[in-house]
Amino acid sequence: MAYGAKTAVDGLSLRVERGTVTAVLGPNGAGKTTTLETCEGYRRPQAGVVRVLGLDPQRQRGALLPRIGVMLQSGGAWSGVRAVEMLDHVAAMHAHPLPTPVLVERLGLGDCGKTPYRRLSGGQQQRLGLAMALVGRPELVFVDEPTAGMDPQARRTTWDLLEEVRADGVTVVLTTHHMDEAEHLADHIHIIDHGRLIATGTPSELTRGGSTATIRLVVNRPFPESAPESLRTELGPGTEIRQLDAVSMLISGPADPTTLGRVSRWCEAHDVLPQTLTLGQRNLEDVFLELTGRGLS
Ligand SMILES: Nc1ncnc2c1ncn2[C@@H]1O[C@H](COP(=O)(O)OP(=O)(O)OP(=O)(O)O)[C@@H](O)[C@H]1O
Repeated sequence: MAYGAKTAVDGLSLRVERGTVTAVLGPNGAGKTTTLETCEGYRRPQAGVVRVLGLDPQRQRGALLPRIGVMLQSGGAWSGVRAVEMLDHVAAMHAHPLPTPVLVERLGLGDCGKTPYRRLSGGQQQRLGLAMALVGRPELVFVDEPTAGMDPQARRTTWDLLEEVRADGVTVVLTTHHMDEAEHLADHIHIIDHGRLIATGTPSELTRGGSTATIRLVVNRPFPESAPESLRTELGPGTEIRQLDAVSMLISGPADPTTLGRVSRWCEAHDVLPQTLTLGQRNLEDVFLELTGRGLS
């Protein structure tokens, strides 16, 4: 998929199993929304094949639309329409909609049901968008950044709701640049960057480090310039070191009992005081960093 000369999605090949939650994870501008909009039939790919529930989203749009739900990244409602009116309007377009009061209650939209769309907070607009995507009892729902702009409580409610949706047998495809969201919700994760798939697997497949441990080191004052090099020498072969900023580093190396001791000895020798020194399994952020040399957000 290209916008003029700009290639947004390039040779991306991914498959989603029915009844699962799949996350398309990547930083801003990676091509997540473009991928979803292509699957939803809003964009026509210049090359390649797209099938959703076995249908071509362009040629068989009429047959596909009643079977899918779409939550856009933003918008999707008229600015002056009241929240519940909008939901009732969308429900009326479906053959067997969910009762809207149930969704209003579940998504905590009761307090703002009479508020015009443009006056809803970002999080409320997101929740209404999710309700609109679910009200038609879709077999498959596409949700673009479902928790953008939500406070932690609304975020948790949305996660619970998406888990219930999956438990009802609905297939969920979501985009996010929050690795905790992908790790928490997804059965399968596709990590994309610059429009290309760079890793795919279940959360545990992606984060399984084998014999590799990840150490996060944050110190009290900026590292000396030669720090990555001298730490590598201290820790020996098989160690990968990335300096994240002036005072923090991510060290991937053999998961053996001596590694933490050596890092702490190195700090002593270089007169820096560790403020955080933790050893743990790598997370998706580390995976992305290892693959691209950059952070996710
Ligand atoms: N309508 C458009 N015209 C031109 N370029 C576009 C258009 N939409 C997206 N792009 C570009 O295509 C690339 C992919 O954008 P896309 O919105 O798909 O990424 P994304 O991963 O969803 O990002 P975000 O997390 O910020 O929403 C970006 O470089 C973006 O600037």
